[in-house]
Amino acid sequence: MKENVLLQVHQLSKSFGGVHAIQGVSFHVHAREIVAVIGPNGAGKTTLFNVITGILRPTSGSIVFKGVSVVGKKPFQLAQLGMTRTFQNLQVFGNMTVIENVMVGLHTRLKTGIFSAGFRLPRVSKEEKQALEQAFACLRQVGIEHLAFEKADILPYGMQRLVELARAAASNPSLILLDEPMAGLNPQESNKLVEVLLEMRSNGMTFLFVEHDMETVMSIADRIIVLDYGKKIAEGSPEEIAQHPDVIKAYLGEEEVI
Ligand SMILES: Nc1ncnc2c1ncn2[C@@H]1O[C@H](COP(=O)(O)OP(=O)(O)OP(=O)(O)O)[C@@H](O)[C@H]1O
Repeated sequence: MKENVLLQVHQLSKSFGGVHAIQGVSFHVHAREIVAVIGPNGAGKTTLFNVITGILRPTSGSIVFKGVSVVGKKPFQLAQLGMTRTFQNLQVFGNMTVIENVMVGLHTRLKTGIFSAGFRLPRVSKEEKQALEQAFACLRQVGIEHLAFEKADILPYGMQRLVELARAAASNPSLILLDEPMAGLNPQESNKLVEVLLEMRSNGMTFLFVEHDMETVMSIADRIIVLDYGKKIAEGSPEEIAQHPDVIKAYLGEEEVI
């Protein structure tokens, strides 16, 4: 395995009864890459994510993360190893403040419970103080430090996405998987998120993401993996994928529209 390969997926398959949701999919992700997974509805993208992140067990195949076989590991164990994810639907705790949401993501790094002191700020323990500082650093990374003490559910959708991303970053991951990060965002919000993801990458983060928004995929992915009916039908740079005949046929309705 090449030294900077972070994630190696080999011959991965997952069936639900007679439905072969993913079949013999292999690919890798290098450190500091942004890799997109695309494909028509039902192609197997969500299943692939759920298998990689330990929500589903594969029917066969291997997943190696940082040189460790992770098949059968639970999401919290993967988080401890440095792999975390966001979901298609927002997973923000609306009745909590932004900073509290981010501190939830810190639990894999802390020895004690983060809410034990109930945020009695002047008297918080050293570890809790450090946790607060780390949470602020995560908010700073996504540019919403000024919203730390706002209730999450009063924020616009795009800001809530950033809260989610800050929480993912709080577990100090090496790899973040994003499931349709642009879904529901307006163009300004999408642009902001793209900016944040590129900034995080330039600071060393690696991303694997599923996305329907082709403009985003084409603008930020270093490499694109295309699934169709559970199989990988193509892999390459945005330029290669835009011209790939099988992709155009399967994914774009036989017309070059990228
Ligand atoms: N729990 C399940 N039980 C049975 N079949 C499933 C299950 N989850 C997914 N499938 C099937 O597996 C196939 C792949 O579904 P999946 O949701 O992974 O596709 P997708 O590419 O994420 O689609 P979309 O773009 O619509 O989200 C589909 O045929 C789907 O119906």
